[in-house]
Amino acid sequence: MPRTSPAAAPARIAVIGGGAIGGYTAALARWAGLDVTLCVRSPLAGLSVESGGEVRPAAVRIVTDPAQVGPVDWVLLTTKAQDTAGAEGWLRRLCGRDTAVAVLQNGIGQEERVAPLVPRGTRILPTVVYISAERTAPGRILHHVASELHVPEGPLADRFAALLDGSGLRVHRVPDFTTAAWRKLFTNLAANPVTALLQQRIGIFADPEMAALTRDLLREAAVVARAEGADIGEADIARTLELYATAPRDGGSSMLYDRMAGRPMEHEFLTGAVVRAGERHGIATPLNRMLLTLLRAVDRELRDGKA
Ligand SMILES: NC(=O)C1=CN([C@@H]2O[C@H](COP(=O)(O)OP(=O)(O)OC[C@H]3O[C@@H](n4cnc5c(N)ncnc54)[C@H](OP(=O)(O)O)[C@@H]3O)[C@@H](O)[C@H]2O)C=CC1
Ligand SMILES: CC(C)(CO)C(=O)C(=O)O
Repeated sequence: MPRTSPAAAPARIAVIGGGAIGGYTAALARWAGLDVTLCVRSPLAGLSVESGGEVRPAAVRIVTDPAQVGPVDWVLLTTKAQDTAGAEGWLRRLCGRDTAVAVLQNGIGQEERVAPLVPRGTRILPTVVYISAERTAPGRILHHVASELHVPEGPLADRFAALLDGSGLRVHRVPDFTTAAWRKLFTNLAANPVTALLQQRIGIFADPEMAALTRDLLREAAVVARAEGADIGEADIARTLELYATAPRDGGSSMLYDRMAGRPMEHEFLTGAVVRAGERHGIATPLNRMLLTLLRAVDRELRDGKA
């Protein structure tokens, strides 16, 4: 009689953070048949995702205490950058000898932020996120558009792509990750500060004056990006303007959602990263610096519970 081998156990994934990106990626991974644990800070009764007008629940395991978890195959870290260190308790429990950690955060320096928080030798995959999603209530995610992740090419990227194959999350392996990370940062440098400061949605970029301001902001940042080794030029600026012009008008930005919910914002890791890199290279960034000053003022109020 032929012997049938038992089906391989699904890969074990832990997603840290049950917000927009964590909730969306956890749901897609679960629907693709992976064993998903969602590690959250604030308790959640469940997880569901609305996309294209359809709401679908995702049966993930939800845990609130690092003591409830052990080593997994993959960790997807999806906290805001300013909350990275706060996730150390989870990372220490979830990382075993063979665990890899994908850091799904905007900005640059994802790997450097996480390296001190995981056991020495843990493989870290910095991940650029092209997804627009919004947490509309605890455990309720509204997917606006796009489902792409960009990672530096290599064996770890191959494993990540194989893990998510068939999930609907498309993994692009890129040869020049520095450029990929700055290219994504460019999409955030106007959208996130402007929507958060004005408390308006992406449709605001249809205004030609707003498009002109975006161009000036990005030209300033492009000088810094090139000094940092990124291959960024006018084509990237045009691409960003095109992205804003074609994005769903009622979409927002992760920084707008934080402001609306009274949460601390991620400005130091986006606009702040450009201003600080500019300082290191002796490059003036007056427009980005002005936005940073305004964002810091709003963030102070948010932290005091007033904005
Ligand atoms: N939303 C978007 O469209 C996009 C976001 N990004 C980037 O992705 C990253 C995640 O953003 P987003 O999902 O929007 O952010 P959210 O604020 O929606 O989600 C972040 C989640 O992390 C949780 N968290 C924070 N600290 C911990 C901790 N110690 N343990 C467990 N959970 C924790 C928060 O918990 P709590 O519920 O308690 O606040 C929150 O649920 C950011 O870097 C963002 O810039 C990139 C592309 C698009
Ligand atoms: C604005 C967006 C969706 C990319 O343009 C983003 O990355 C964010 O919301 O932080």
